[in-house]
Amino acid sequence: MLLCFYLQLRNQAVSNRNLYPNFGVLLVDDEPAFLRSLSIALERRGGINHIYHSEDSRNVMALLAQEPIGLVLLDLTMPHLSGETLLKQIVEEYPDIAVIIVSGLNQLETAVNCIRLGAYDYFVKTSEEERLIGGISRAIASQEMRLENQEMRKRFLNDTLERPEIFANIITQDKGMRSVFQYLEAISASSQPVLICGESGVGKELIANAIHTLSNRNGPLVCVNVAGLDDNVFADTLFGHNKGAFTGADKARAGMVEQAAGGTLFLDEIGDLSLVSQVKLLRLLQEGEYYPLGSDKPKRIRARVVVATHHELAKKQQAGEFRKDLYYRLRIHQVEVPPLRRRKGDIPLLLEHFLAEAAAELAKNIPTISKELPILLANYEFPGNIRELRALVFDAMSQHKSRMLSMEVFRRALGQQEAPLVEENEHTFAPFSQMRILPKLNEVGDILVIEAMHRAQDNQSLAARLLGISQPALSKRLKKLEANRSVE
Ligand SMILES: Nc1ncnc2c1ncn2[C@@H]1O[C@H](COP(=O)(O)OP(=O)(O)OP(=O)(O)O)[C@@H](O)[C@H]1O
Repeated sequence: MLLCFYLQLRNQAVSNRNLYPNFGVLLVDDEPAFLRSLSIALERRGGINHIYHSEDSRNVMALLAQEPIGLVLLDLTMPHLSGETLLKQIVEEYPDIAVIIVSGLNQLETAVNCIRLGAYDYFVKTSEEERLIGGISRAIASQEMRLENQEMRKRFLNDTLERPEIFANIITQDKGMRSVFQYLEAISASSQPVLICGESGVGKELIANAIHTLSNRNGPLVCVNVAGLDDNVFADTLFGHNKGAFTGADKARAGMVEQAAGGTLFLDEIGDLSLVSQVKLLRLLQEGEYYPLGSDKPKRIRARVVVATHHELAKKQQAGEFRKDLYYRLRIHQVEVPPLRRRKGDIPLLLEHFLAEAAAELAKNIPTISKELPILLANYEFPGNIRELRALVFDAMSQHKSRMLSMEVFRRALGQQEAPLVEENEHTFAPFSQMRILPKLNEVGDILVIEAMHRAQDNQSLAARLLGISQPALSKRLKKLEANRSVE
C-alpha cells in the first residue's frame, strides 16, 4: 500500500519532467523495500527516472506488451514464476529487450547459466551500489545505441524525414545535408552528447537549434560560447556559485547547466577549451553531477549537452591539446556539416533566400540578378562559408539602388581569392600544359563538360550555367559522353 502511494507520488512528479532513458526500465522483485531503494538509487545516482515496477512476476509479460520497456532488472527467486523462467520467456518473445539479473544468489554457476540463457549481465544484490548503477548505465547506453542504429537504418533505407519542418530554416538541397538531418532525427531521443563539427559559418548553430527542437525537451536551449573563457569564469558560468563563494559574490547565481534543466546546453567553440576546463566538463559528463562554486552539495545535470567546434578535434587530441577521454565521450554522436564549397548546388538557393531576407530587413524590393552572378559565386571557394555569402548579399543589398543588383561587392570578394578553385588534396586539372599531344578540337568540349560537372559537384543546372549552355543541352551531351564511354 505504502509502495503504491509512493509510486503514485513519484509518477506524478516524474510526469512533469523529461524521462531518461527514452525507453522504460522495469524492476521486477517480490521485495517492495528492495524495489524502492533501487528506484531511488537509480534516480539519484544514475539520473534514471523512466522506471516501472512489478512485485508479481506473473504480471511482467503483460506489462512488456503494454509499455515501451527496453531494459528489465530481474530478481531470480520469486514466488509463482521464477526469474529464470521469466528470463527465458522475455528472451524468446522480446529479444530486443535487455535483461539484467539482480539476485541475492552469489553463485557463479547460476550467473553463467543466466548469461547463457541470454541475460545481458548479472549482479548480486549486495554488490556495491556504484558498480550496479554503472552496469545498468552501460546497458542503457548500449540499448540506446542499438535502437538508434535501427532507427538510422530505417530512415536511410526509406530516405525519409519525419519532421522536415524542423529543418525548414536550413536552406539546402544537398544529399549530404539530408543525411545529416536523417541522422539527427535518429538520435533525437538520445540523452548522450552530440558533437557538431564543421568550418566556421557552415551553420553549426542552426544544427544545434534543430537538435534541441527535435529532442522535444520542454526546457530551454541555453547557448554558451566557451572560447576565451578562463578556467574560473568557465566554472562559474556553467556551474554558478553560492553567495559568498568568492569576494564579490554577494548573491547566489545559477549556472548555465541549471538554467538549461530539462532542455539543452549548447557549448560552442569547444575546441578552444583549456585543458583544465576540459577536466571539469569531462567530470560533468561522466558523473552527471557538478558542484556550484562554494557548495559541497552536488547537483545533477538535467540537460542534454551539445557541443560544436570548427577545429579538427581528432588532430587536436593527437597533438595533446584536447583530452582523449573527453573527445571519446563527446563524439558518441557526431555530425560533420560540409563546407559550402562541397555543396555548390546550395548557392543559388541560399542566394535567393538571403536576397529575400535582406530585402525584407532593409525594406527594399528584391532585385534582379545578372546571369553572371551564380557563375561567379560557383567559382568562389567561400572560406567563410554561408556566413560569408550572407554578408556579401547583405552588403550588396545595402548598396543597391537600381533594379539590377550590383556585382561590385561580389567581384571584390572574388578578386581577393588567391588559390584557384580546386578541392584540397585533389588532382589539379591542368588540361593542356601537361599534355604532350593536344586533344582534338571535338574532344575539348568533353573535357570542359567533365570539368564543369566536377566543379558543380554533379549539379547539372549549375554546370550548364558554367558552360553557358542550357541544362537540357548539357544533359544531352552527358548522355552522349556516357554512350561513347560504354562503347570504348
Ligand atoms: N543552410 C543555411 N540556410 C540558411 N542560413 C544559414 C544556413 N547555414 C548557415 N546559415 C546562416 O549563416 C550564418 C552562420 O551560421 P552559424 O552561426 O550557424 O555558423 P557556425 O557554423 O555556428 O559558425 P561558427 O563556427 O563561426 O560559430 C547564420 O546567419 C546562419 O543563420
